[in-house]
Amino acid sequence: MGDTNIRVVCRFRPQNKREIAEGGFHIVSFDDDMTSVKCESKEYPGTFNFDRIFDWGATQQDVFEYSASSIDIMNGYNGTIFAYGQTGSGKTHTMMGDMESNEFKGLTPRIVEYIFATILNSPSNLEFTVKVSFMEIYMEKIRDLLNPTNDNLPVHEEKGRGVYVKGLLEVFVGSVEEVFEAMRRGQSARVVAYTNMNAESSRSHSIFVLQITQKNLNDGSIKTGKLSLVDLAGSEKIGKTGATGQTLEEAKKINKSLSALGMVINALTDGKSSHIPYRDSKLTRILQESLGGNSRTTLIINCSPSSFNDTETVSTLRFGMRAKTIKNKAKINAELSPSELKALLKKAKLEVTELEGQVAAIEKELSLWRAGQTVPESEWVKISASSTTAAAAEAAPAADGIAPALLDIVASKSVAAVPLENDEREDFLRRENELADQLAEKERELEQQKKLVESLQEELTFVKAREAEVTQENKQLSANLTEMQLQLEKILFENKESLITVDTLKESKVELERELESLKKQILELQAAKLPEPVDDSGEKEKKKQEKMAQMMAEFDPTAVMDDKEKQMRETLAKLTHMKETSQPPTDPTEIAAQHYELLDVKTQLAHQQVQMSELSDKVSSTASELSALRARKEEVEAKLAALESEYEQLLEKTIQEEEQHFGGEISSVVQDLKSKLEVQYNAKREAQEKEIDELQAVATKKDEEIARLQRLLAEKSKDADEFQATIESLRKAAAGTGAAPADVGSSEEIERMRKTMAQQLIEFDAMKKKLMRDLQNRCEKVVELEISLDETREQYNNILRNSNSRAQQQKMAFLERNLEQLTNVQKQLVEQNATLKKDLAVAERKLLTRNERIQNLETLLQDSQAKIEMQNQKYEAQLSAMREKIRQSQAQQADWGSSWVTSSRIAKPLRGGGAAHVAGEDADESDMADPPTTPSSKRSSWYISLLKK
Ligand SMILES: Nc1ncnc2c1ncn2[C@@H]1O[C@H](COP(=O)(O)OP(=O)(O)OP(=O)(O)O)[C@@H](O)[C@H]1O
Repeated sequence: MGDTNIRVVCRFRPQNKREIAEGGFHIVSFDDDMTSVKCESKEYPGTFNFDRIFDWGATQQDVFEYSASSIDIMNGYNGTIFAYGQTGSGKTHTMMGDMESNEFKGLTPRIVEYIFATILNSPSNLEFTVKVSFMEIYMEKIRDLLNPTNDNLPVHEEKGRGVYVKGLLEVFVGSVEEVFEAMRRGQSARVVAYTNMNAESSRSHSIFVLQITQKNLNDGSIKTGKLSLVDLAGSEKIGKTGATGQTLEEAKKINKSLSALGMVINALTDGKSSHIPYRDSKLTRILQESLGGNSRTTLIINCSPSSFNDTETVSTLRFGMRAKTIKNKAKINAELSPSELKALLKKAKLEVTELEGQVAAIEKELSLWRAGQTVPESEWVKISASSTTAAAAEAAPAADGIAPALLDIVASKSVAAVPLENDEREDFLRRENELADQLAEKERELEQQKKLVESLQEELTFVKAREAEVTQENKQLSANLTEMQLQLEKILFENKESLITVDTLKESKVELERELESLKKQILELQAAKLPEPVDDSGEKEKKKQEKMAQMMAEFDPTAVMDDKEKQMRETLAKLTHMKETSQPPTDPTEIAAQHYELLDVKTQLAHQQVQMSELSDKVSSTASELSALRARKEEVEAKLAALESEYEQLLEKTIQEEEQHFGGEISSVVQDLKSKLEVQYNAKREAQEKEIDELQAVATKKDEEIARLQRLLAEKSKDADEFQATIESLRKAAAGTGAAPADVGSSEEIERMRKTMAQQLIEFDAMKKKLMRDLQNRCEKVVELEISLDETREQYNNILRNSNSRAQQQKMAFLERNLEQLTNVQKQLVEQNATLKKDLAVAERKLLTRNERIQNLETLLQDSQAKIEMQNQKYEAQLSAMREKIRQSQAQQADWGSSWVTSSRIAKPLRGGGAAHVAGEDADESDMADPPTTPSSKRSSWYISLLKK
């Protein structure tokens, strides 16, 4: 087994849109056999040689065919394919591509298909077991992409097993489709973050591992090959990605892995380094075997042909050039069959015998040297060290199980100064593994704590934000509430004040009313006290009355008129009597008839007059009754006047006394008030009396008019009587003219009757006249009495005024008036204030009601908003708990999925070569063996696919 250089393949992709947009152009050109590329970079122009170059026109199949040709895992060789290059240079396109597309699927799917096809075409005595694992190194942490909950797996190294990732899920697969499904799962779990360079730029290193164990059923030998397909993170400088913040941190760690890779490559290729720094990063540690170890390795460097990325392209090309010189020592990983082991044993025994002989010769030579003798150089014992080392090295993996890395170290000249014993190495590795476990455990815990802290911080931020919002709202509401409370308090305070003022006013009003009442009483007492002494002037009064009566009766003397009329009537009656005695009744029947008719007329007129007289008599009697009523009323008025005067006097007296006692002060105003009221009362009463007197005068005038009318009636009656007399006279003359006495007895009887009637009427008239006169006299008397009474009243009033006008009284009155005026003003002011306050109170009460309503509304609003806030809080809490529940469920699902995957992946699925599939515990069916490669695997994988698709 000789050393083989790493195969380096260079692939250029076409210019992308951005490069074209930026005015990029091709800076690379190739030689004809596509092994040399000339780069026209501004800064580092040069030519780079590789095993093979693929330009942008190369297909996926082209790349696969060349790259896969070195892969020989079916024969127990380890293989590694790296894809290196800047972001967006086509690493993923090359390694994975579009798995669903026949044309664009990348290396990995094509290799998988190739492997399964090879298995199916292998001899039937070979049984294959295929298992895959998929991991990602991100931020120097290994995450299992097939079981993403394992996100910080430790790297272990053991004697006989070499370097491996502890706890990484290895899934047994039985078909291409199963591998593809695992790849899809792993791809979806990769950490992808955005950068400016590429929208889907991957900043993690992904390693897909296919491990094939081949068992020869004939001799029992086993070969194990492991193929690692590595898609490295972008190799560009940090600045170019535009990564900042956390991504800057990421870039540093990614660069650490890539730097370590570069350092390892440098150490492997410079020929000077005694130490290869595999342990500097997880990536180099895992890929230790692939770089300078037991692996056939292909490095595919992906580049952009554009001038836009010339620096990165040159850097990548240089990397590839350096890596090209790495030498690997690939060997078959085989477990020897018993016969091979026997042969090896025999060989080893021979070597041991040979070595024992050598040791004996050396010891013999040594004893001679120690004894002071010399041994010629030609007799020195020859040590065949190379054969021993080679034999030991060849047997080591199988027989001794020494780790290749350790062998490297042992082989290294500088380290060889203190070689470790096997036990020490084992102990060292064991301790290292333990520490790695502990470290991983601690890191996992740390990660969990970080996540917890992050989630708690998120929650805290959310809660803080919410709290800030709520606090703000609360502040606002509190401010509103405080303002409203202040307003309410202010209103209540104003209301209380108003109520107090109203109460005070009510009290003062009651007090004033009480005082007014007492003052009224005092006035009444004063008036009673000041009632003037009745003056006994009845004689004078009577005399005055008589005079007035005489004057009045003289003005219209009805008796004179009546007397004249009576006289006339009597004369007429006498004439009639005389005519009866002296003259004869008319003899002429016509005359008699005429006289008869005249007499009838006279009789009628007399009857009429009688009626009128009776009417007059009735009117006089009614007038008399009215007069008596007037008199009664007058007396009543007089009584009232007297009472008032008395009241006034009492009040005046009392007021003066009190004024004298309490000169000035409050009582003066009360007195003033009293005086004012008294004066008002007095004026009112006086006006009422004057009105009554005016009414009485009007009644008297009316009566005078009636009397005048009666007089006119009497005059008319008198005139009628004159006419009647004239008629009688004419009758008498007519009788005298004829010279003959009325002969008719009937006529004389008639005349006699007329005479008697007239006499009778005269008597009645006389009586009536007397009666009328009496009535008239009475009426006049009453009128006179009324006039006198009026005069007296006037006199009394004048007396009062005079009394009031006396100097002392005037002073007191002036004082009282002033006080009264002040009192009035004060009272007016109080009344006005009271009215204003009442209005204000009404307004304030209305305002209070309004504000109470407003406060109630605001309180309702506040309650509503609080309820809303509570509801929102509940909503947020519900959302939060729902989110937590979802996270918990997804975690549980992931855990379940992982655990189910773990469980199912533990089941090995051996595949038999020659197209025959063999399921453990089952005999292979003949028909299955004839099936095309995909069919049986599809059948076998149905349970697995359904599991994955769950
Ligand atoms: N040879 C090619 N032919 C055609 N298109 C290509 C080729 N190589 C890459 N691309 C396209 O370029 C884009 C970037 O490629 P890809 O994602 O493989 O880059 P990358 O190096 O893996 O980037 P990253 O480091 O971010 O993962 C993709 O859209 C891909 O289809």
